[in-house]
Amino acid sequence: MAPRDVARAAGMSAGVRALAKGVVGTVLALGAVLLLRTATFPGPDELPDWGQAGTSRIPAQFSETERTAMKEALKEAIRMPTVAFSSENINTTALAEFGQFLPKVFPSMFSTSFIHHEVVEEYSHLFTIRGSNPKLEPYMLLAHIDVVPASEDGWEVPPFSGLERDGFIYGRGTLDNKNSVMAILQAMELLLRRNYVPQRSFYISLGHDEEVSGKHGAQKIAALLESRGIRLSFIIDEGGYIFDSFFSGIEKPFAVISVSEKGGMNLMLQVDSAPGHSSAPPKETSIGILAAAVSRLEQTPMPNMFGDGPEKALLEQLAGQFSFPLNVILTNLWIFGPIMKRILEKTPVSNAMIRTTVALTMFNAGIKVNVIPPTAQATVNLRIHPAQTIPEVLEIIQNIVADDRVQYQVLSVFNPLPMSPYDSDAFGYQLLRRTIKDVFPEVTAVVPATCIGNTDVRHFANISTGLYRFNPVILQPQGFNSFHGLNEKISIQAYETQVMFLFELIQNADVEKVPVPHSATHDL
Ligand SMILES: CCCCCCCC/C=C\CCCCCCCC(=O)N[C@@H](CCCCN)C(=O)O
Ligand SMILES: [Zn+2]
Ligand SMILES: [Zn+2]
Repeated sequence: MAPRDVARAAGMSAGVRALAKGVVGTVLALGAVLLLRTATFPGPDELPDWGQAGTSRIPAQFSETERTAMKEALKEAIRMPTVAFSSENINTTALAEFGQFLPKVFPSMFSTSFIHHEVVEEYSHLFTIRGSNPKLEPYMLLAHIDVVPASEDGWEVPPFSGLERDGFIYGRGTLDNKNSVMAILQAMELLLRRNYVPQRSFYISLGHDEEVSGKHGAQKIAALLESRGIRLSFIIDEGGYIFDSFFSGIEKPFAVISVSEKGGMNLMLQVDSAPGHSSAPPKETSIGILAAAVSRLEQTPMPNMFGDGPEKALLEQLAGQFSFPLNVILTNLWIFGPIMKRILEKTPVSNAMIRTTVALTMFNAGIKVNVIPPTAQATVNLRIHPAQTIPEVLEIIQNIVADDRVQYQVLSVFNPLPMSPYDSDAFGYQLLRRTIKDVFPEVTAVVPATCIGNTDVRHFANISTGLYRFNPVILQPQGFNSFHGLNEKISIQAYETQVMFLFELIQNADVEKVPVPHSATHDL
């Protein structure tokens, strides 16, 4: 997926407003005769306090020396170019160096009696942290060490320099995802140095090939845990963020926890035809036939599945953040659902949330300028909406192409992920929600979503039903554009906040049940 598309969603507000103007007359007219619900949600103060689990809480206060050390450690991590180009081509030298670096910066993680460290498939790392209360089901914090490639072109500083400038650390991996790798270990290291012993056991899993498949890292770790009969209460990975200034109708930042994830398919389409002299071309060549076929795919959107995923809950729970008339529209999707369904199609990110997407990503054909091409091949990358199945999608594709001369080959495929619970009993979701409230008081809504990209947590579906994707980082459109793009950077303050969030979350997990208000699925 192209994360930068999210930034384009900023333009959605204009489209939404234009369409909203069109419906406002209808709203007012209908409002006279219908009793429309308006958004009323509990404020942050209405959330009950944490119950303390019998131990004293360690305050998230870090000394100047610790703060300097944590930012220097992140810079050093960025300087190791742990680039994954493909499953077969990963910078294993940098990954090995990274493995040697970890015990140097996080010595307590490697010398504490209740922590066990394992290297999986040479470059991935699994830490088992044994809690004092075996009755509490363990959980996992997940991140990945590998990064996507970055050339120096267009960067303000070299992408693997880890340079600090104007309060930011620059470099590939500062947001995706060495910030999480380092913040998780950093938070636990700081807790250990304060003699913390968790009550709830947990795992820290650091994969080394997420950007190319996760099959050697996360997938192997998941298989290892499954073979040991381990079940996890919940797992937290990347893939949800705190969005700020993305929509002009919403002034305050809101947190998105992805509770599901689209499936994926790489499908190759091929047309073969007889080669020959280009001076006497046939009416159609393999290139022309295939180009027409993929053009039909591009022009014919897959069905709009709005209402069958968490998108509806997302909008309903965001309603209170908008002003009139959007707040009324979003609170009354029972009547305005069909209009929203169309509005959401207007921008790439919201469109990706409501349907299976088809991206034409590769096209290969032709062998010489004056030879009729014997073969044309195109590869399309599909992201499958959780309400659809792989066979359904394949059938729709074939019906759209509607040409027997086109052959299909599924190069790789996986199902959409099931929806993880986000009700008041969902421990992992409520733990995140509560910790967001504690650490980001400016965030007034926490909403569920489908992750439109793929993450390593999908490999763990056999050992947990609570798969959540959330990074405690506030992203503005420019920051989102830098994922896999130019000038990826994190402010030192944002990184410290991420460490603080994990420091709090690990301690918050030491309860049997997270206290939640009645309207637990609504905003804070
Ligand atoms: C009305 C407000 C709506 C805001 C909703 C935003 C929803 C945001 C959901 C997800 C954010 C995107 C997070 C993307 C993480 C993607 C990580 C990634 O790039 N993964 C790769 C994995 C490649 C593995 C090899 N096949 C990918 O997806 O391509
Ligand atoms: Zn990532
Ligand atoms: Zn990535």
